Formats: sequence, structure tokens, C-alpha cells
Amino acid sequence: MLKDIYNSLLSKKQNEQWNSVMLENQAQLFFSLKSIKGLKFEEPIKIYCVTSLEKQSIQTSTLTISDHSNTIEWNEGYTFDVMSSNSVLVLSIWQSCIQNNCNHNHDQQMDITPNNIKGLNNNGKLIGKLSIPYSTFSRQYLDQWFQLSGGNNSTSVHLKLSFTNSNKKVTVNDFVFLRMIGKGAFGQVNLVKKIDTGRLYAMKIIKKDRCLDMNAVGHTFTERKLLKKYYHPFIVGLKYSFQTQDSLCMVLDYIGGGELFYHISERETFSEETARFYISQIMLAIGFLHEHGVIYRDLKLENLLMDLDGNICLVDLGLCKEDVQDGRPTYTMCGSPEYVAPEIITGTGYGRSVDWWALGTLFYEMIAGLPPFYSEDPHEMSQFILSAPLKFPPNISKNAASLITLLLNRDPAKRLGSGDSDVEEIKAHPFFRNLNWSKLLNKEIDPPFKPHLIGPLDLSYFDPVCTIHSQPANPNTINTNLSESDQMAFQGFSYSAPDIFIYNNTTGAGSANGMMLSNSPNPSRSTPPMSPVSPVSPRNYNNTGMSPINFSPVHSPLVNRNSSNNNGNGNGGWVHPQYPNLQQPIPQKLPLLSKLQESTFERRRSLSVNAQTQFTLALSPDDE
Ligand SMILES: Nc1ncnc2c1ncn2[C@@H]1O[C@H](COP(=O)(O)OP(=O)(O)OP(=O)(O)O)[C@@H](O)[C@H]1O
Repeated sequence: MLKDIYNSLLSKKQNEQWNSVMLENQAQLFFSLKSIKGLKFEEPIKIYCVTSLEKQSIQTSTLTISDHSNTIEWNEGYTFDVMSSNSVLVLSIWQSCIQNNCNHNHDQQMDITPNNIKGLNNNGKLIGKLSIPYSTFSRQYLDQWFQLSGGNNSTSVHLKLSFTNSNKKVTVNDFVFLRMIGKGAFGQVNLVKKIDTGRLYAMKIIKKDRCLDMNAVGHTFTERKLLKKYYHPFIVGLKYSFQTQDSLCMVLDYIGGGELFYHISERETFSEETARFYISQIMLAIGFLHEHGVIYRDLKLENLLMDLDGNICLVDLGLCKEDVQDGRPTYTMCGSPEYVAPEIITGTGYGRSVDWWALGTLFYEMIAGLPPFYSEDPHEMSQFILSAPLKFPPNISKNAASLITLLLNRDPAKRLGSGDSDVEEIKAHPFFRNLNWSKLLNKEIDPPFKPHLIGPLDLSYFDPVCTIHSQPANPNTINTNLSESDQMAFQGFSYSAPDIFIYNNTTGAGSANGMMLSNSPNPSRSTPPMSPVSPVSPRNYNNTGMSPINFSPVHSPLVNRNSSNNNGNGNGGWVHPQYPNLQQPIPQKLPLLSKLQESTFERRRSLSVNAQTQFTLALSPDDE
């Protein structure tokens, strides 16, 4: 017990170090691996090196070593973009896997962004590792031998490091557009390559006209501001932001392992142990936001991506609510229908514990296959969330059931995590006994699953509807005719040297140009904005004739509304613990592509309505 408390405090302390200290200027680190010496081996071996910095990782080509000469030339180099003075360059040398059935490609240099310090080779053996902090590598030029630690400690590497700083502004012209990888309510996400460094990123391109029409300028600014302000291992990092005449662009870490939504669809359910791993990483990310007065409000499988090591990465901070530290309730109705807490539906005001309700829902969904209060009819689903009894699948453990029950307490004041210590309360639950939180935060615990990719441009985990059938957007294309005053609404979004910040808790929102602009649409616009919906309380449902939350049709990974059951009993032998009459599709082992197409088709079908409703509901004049 004491060990658990100690661990939990330690990880809280370590969490604090992730408050980002962003650099004033654009910086780059050129890294060259010149040679290696001190290797011990009895027969020829193949080795490769993985170098990581700020969620970007690069794997060198493999080197075959057959003689025992003292120093072996390597001579490989590449460049990293450096954004923060907290950065650490981590280098690890691996002996390549020797199994005959290894199908990893070790013969080409690969950008295996992000955070994949173990490389693509799950079977490799660590020869040694080295960490060089910003304070060392930012000394402009280094040319020296470094001793590796771990593995065989007689090994050293000769490195040349050269650090440069420039005032150059990054613009859309600094990138090559490779593929579209995602589609959101206001635009799309593209895989891009930065021309000078060759690094891969995900560029989120948001159409300004859509943003104005849907009254969502404020949300885009909030997302950019929070991503710039904070850096956390389980939250996507923002590298650059800028605008063109037509679009707002955010250049993010590229998270290549796909959505958790896809991974759960593949496996139908997760074991409790697997779910514990994901849930606990999500807890650290959400706890971190809460600690900084931010409610996330949109926890769902689609906003949880998997990096190439199999760790979680939270994306889409557009619905975050800031400055909630004073405990004042907020009223805006937003979120995704499966995950909204009862107090959001009733409009009675809510606080940060809505995220813990969503966590309970997510956890239940991971181990049961569907959210606990699921219905295909959103109105009915709201009713279930408000009053249906909670039932569990038969094989659930006592601790898991207890955790879910405590998180899904309909009284927000009694919900686990609602106390002053927030996430610490949840960490102390027996379900997490023996979990080393500090190792988890440092990504030192092996994830239950690692995505397998064969190269940097392997997009197997992305929706083929996007990657194959759609063209990447070009933010330079001018499709809209925004007036000068419309354009004013986006002032301050672009990257510029002084705009990058030294943000910390005290400078906060007001520093530099990162101000939150009014999201009021310009009255001169030809397209009228959607009228914001005021906080809906149970009293005015009758007046509006609307359901409490007018969400669009919902999706769930295991519900295929097109599927017809073909095994005679009508439900494939599967019974939802809550709703025995609800049908679940027959589990089918489909090839990756068609399975993805199948699940994403359903999702995309409802995406535009869903997002539109969500954002309309997210906005109200007095509470954003
Ligand atoms: N950093 C990233 N790396 C890889 N893929 C990403 C990244 N960010 C987003 N994506 C993909 O693009 C999709 C849409 O991204 P995101 O949710 O941020 O956009 P949005 O416009 O805010 O969407 P929504 O309509 O759900 O609010 C994600 O579900 C994911 O599949």
C-alpha cells in the first residue's frame, strides 16, 4: 500500500516536469553517428540504431559486422526539429533479430515517428543506450565519444551533433503533402513531410469558413493554445501552427498506430490487464489536464491514438474547457453521446469529474465490448445514462466491477476522482495495485500490443477511405472569399518567433499572441452562423421538442448496423450484459483493409452530422 502511494506521488511529481518550456526560435539538431567501438560478439552480427527526440524516432539501416576490428565506421546522419528545452536525445543500439521468420525491414533508414525507442524490431537485443539532454546537445557543436549504458557497457559511439537556431517562420510551403489520414468536422488531417529535416508530421487543416459558420473559432484557438502550452507523453504534441488565406494549420506529432477504436474493433474486447494499461495511461493524461485547470470533455475511442510502441496518445483538444480550477460548474452540453455524464444531460452544471465518468464508460466498453448504457437511439441512450441499472459481464473481476461502479456514480460529488486529489483517488483503487505509475509515465512498461508496420509510409492502421480514396488537402488552394473582418477572427493563430512562447502556468493564456479570440461570427458573412444552443435544462426539453441531447446516430466498434445475424439465435451467441436483446454482429475475421473499411464506413456516415451537432451544442454565448 505504502509502495503504491509512493509510486503515485512520484509519478505526480514527474508529471509536473512535462509543463513545456518551448523554445523562442525554430531549432534543429543535426545528428551524425560516425562510428562504434567496443562491441563484443562471437559470430557476425547485424546492428541498427534508433534515435528519438520529442516523439520522433528514426531507425538507421542495419550494419553487418563480421570482423573484430576495434572501431567500426557507421556514418549515418539526420536532422530533428527541436521545439522544447526539455528535450532529450535518446539513442539505443540494437542487435537485429535473428529469427528466420522475422519480417521486419531492417535494411533501410526509417522514420518510425513517434516514440519508438525500441525500433520496429520486437525481438532485437539491446546493446546499449544513451541519453543526451538539451543542455548538452544545444551547445552548438559536439564531436566526441559517448559511452553507452545498459547491455554491454564497454560499447561507445562517436557522435557529431550540431545545433542551430533560426528565426525563420515555418509556413505551409515547408511541407510536402503525402496522404490524407483522417477527416474531422472542419477539415482533414494529412501525413506531411517537412522538407528541410525530412521528418514526418500530421497536419490538421481546418477550413476557416467552416470554422466561422459553425462558431468554432474559439475551440480551434483553445486546442492550439493548450497544445502549445503543455507537453505530456500521452498527449499529442504541437510542432507548428500557421494559417493560409483559407485554412488554419496545426502540425502535430504523427501517431502512426491508428485509433484505439480500430484496435478494439479488431479484438472485440480487451482483457482486464490490457484495458488497465490503456486506462491508466489515459488517467495520467486526463489527470495532467485537470491539474492545469482543464476539463477534456471528449474522451472517446476515436480520440485515443496508438503510437508505434503501442502507447496511448490523446488527440483533439478542441472541446477542452479551461480555467475550471475554482470549482465553478460549467453548463455547456458537449461530448459524444455514449460517454456523456448524467449531469451534462440534465444541464445541472458539471465539473472535471465528467471526464472520470467517461473513463468509466470507456473502461466498461473495453472489457464488455459496448458502452454500459448503449442504445442505437440517442434519446433512449440518454435515458439509460440517467437511470438504467449498471450490469456487468459475468466474468468481470471484483476489482474491475468496483472501479467501474465508483466511476459511474451518477452523483458527481460522490464519483471516484471528484475529490481534491482528483486522479490520485482513482490511482489508489485496488484495481491498480502494483502498477508502477512512474514506469508507466516514462513508457518503461511494455505495452500489450505493438502495431506492426513495414515502413514509414505504411498506413495500414488508417482508414483506407482517407488514405487511398482521398487527395490530401492543399491549404494554399483558395476556395473561399473571406472578408478582411472574417480574417481578423484568426489573427494570432500563425506561428511567429515571439509567438512561440515561453508559456508557463503564470503567463498562461494571455501571453504573446496566443489570445483566445471571440468566436462570434462576423455579421457581414454571407452564410449565417448556426445559432448557438443555450445550456439545455430538463425544463426546456418540452419547449424545444428536442431530446435532452440531440446527438446524431451513434457508432460503436462492435455494432455493425448493416450486419444480419446468421447463426440462428439472432445474436451470434453474444449477449450484452445490460441489454440482452441488443444484437451484436457475428465476429468475423476480416482482412485489415476491409475490416477497417467496414468500421469506418459506419463512422464516417454519421461523422458530419455528429460533429455538427456536437459543436453546435458545445457553444453557447455565456459558457464556452
Ligand atoms: N497526430 C495525429 N497522427 C495521426 N493521425 C491523426 C493525428 N491527429 C488526428 N489524426 C487522425 O485524424 C482524425 C481526425 O482528427 P481530429 O479528431 O483531431 O480532427 P477533428 O476535426 O477535431 O475531428 P472531430 O470532428 O472528431 O472533432 C483522428 O480521428 C485520427 O484518425
